[in-house]
Amino acid sequence: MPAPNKSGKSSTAAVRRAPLRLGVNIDHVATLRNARGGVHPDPLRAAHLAIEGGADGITAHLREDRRHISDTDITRLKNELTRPLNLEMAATDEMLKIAIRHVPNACCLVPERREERTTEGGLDVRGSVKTLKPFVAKLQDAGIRVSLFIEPDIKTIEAAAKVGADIVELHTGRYCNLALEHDAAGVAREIERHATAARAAAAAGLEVHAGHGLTYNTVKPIAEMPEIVELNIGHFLIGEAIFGGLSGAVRRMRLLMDEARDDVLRSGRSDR
Ligand SMILES: CC(=O)[C@@H](O)[C@H](O)COP(=O)(O)O
Ligand SMILES: NCC(=O)COP(=O)(O)O
Repeated sequence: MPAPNKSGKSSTAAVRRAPLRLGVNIDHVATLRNARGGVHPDPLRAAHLAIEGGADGITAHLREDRRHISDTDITRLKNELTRPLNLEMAATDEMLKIAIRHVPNACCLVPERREERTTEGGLDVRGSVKTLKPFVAKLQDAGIRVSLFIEPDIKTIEAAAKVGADIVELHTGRYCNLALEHDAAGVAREIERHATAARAAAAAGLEVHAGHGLTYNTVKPIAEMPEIVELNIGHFLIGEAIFGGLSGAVRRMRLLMDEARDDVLRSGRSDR
């Protein structure tokens, strides 16, 4: 008897569907909280609501400038979450100490510049192999899985494997920006670039995630890529939560991801 899927209906697809987890990034709940310097809205309450809506994990980015998520948020998330915590951070000694203190399920190393509005590009893995390799090993020695947030680029994937990362997270920002500009040719090019990179990363033995800028309108082509096992989505969901609640927004995103996967199964593309 096929296992029931999220909607409770039995589905053959639910049995054969390649797993696709949803990590909800709660950074911008903290952005709103920090606007008044108080305690409301509480990122931890948002995390619980996201999990109630179907999130498989929570992502939080502890930035060097603490513009949103704080050290206390990380402590509370680690102590109280009922799902894995994915700590996004820069590859610095300060963040290494914090990560080893908390031992999140995973750390995702991201590039950071204080002047940036949000993460602009992927980590320069190729130019940092010598420093990243021992940094990655120290996190792994502490029992933390290590993800590298990268552009969907073959040479960067090769470098990620060289430094011993467990996971690569493909930066979907350029794809999402092109979709916002209704640049159909650019979108098609980016989808192909991500699909090629996902296949190469999986072939290199890396776990493949993707994220940044994903919305209801852009998630499907990425979710259809069977090598991708986790999507990290935040800003859009927190925005949607303002209008209809966070659990509902997460539930809808989860449904779109499952539908995308089922479409792939129905078309037979899942074993490409
Ligand atoms: C790495 C990434 O794409 C996001 O998870 C990151 O957190 C973006 O930074 P802000 O959340 O500060 O926009
Ligand atoms: N790593 C991507 C992430 O966690 C969420 O990015 P966004 O959806 O907030 O742009």
